[in-house]
Amino acid sequence: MNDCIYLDNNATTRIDDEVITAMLPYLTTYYGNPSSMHTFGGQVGKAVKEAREQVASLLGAESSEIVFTSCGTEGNNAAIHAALSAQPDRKHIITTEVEHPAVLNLCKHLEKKGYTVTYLSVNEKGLLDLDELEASLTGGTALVSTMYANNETGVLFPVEQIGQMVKEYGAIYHVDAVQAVGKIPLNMKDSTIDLLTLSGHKLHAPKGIGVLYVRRGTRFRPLLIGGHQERGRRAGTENVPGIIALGKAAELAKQHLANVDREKRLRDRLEQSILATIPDTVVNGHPTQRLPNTTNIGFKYIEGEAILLHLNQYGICASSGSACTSGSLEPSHVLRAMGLPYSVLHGSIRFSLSRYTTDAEIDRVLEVLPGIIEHLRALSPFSSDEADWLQEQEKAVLAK
Ligand SMILES: Cc1ncc(COP(=O)(O)O)c(C=O)c1O
Ligand code: FES
Repeated sequence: MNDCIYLDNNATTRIDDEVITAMLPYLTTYYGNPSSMHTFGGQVGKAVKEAREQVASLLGAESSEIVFTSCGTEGNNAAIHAALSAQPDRKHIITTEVEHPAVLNLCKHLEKKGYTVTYLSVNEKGLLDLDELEASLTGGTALVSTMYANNETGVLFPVEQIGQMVKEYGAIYHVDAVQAVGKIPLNMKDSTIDLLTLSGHKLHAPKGIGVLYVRRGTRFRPLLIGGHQERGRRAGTENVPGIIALGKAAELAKQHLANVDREKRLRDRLEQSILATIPDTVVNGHPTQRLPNTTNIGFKYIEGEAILLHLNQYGICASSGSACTSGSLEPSHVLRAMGLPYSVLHGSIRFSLSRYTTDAEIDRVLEVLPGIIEHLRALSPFSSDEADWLQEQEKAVLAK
């Protein structure tokens, strides 16, 4: 299955060959501990320093602001923990209804521990209402945590505008940028963001490595307490091969940002052809305030899972919802928060492209997809009338 058409890059990405070449010696020859006094370890420490600079350069940050972690989930947990324990008198958190479970479920857990959490709503395009944010901020707000780009729809939040509002209340601003890094340019130098999370496996590095950016001067308490690694901000012997890999991946991502238009053109062609050739299809999320590689399309009156299984038979990988919640058969919390109708909620598919995606691959999807949808609609018990009826039923249940 190595020759599959991989359009699930928001779930994870292929490791770049150059990244593998860069990391391999650190799994074999250079196995020293970067903290060791001897030259053998010291040379590894030097490579880690270079990787830190590569990541800093992609973010427009200083290398001292880069803390290596094990993944995006750890980065989000560490950021939220850091912000809350540095301000024990503030017990209020603001986040959004469409965050990744790594933030949402942690916030739900914190509610049980005595914190108050505001979950900001989104409109049908997946956008926030900044007036709602303004009305929610108080002097007791410790932290605002929002994503940069949504993993399911690609919708971008106006992080700098949000950050400015957050600063007025003296709160800490954390951004989950796991889906944004490498896809859109970031510059932390002129930013209002205090803490920012990224994950290596979303930008062609391996799984098990991530970064938490910590703005210089930000109040911070580590989540993992132990040794002095990462300047005391994340204890534990470093995942050296992962760090070297992420450094290389960051360097390549920076180069790639100049060519991201190619990916966007392919995404737009896929999206527009689907809308033009398959009836009853809609794009979920804002049409332009969006990542260049992502499209989330609703195929009304059929099940997303059924479409995915059929695509899979042609070796085409896409997804519905996020990989973390698939298998639950619950419709996506993101699309639900957008208030999409029942018929769209259950029949939505995410295609996410990468720099490896080719024109021929998009052609192939466009060749097989109309037939799949026609076939499934012929089998579907939901005529549009019945789907509307179901939606009314669902509303009635929710209202109870
Ligand atoms: C927006 C977002 N945040 C966090 C994560 C979690 O990252 P990781 O898989 O590295 O823990 C993901 C990955 O799916 C994501 O899309
Ligand atoms: S039953 Fe398939 S998504 Fe709802």
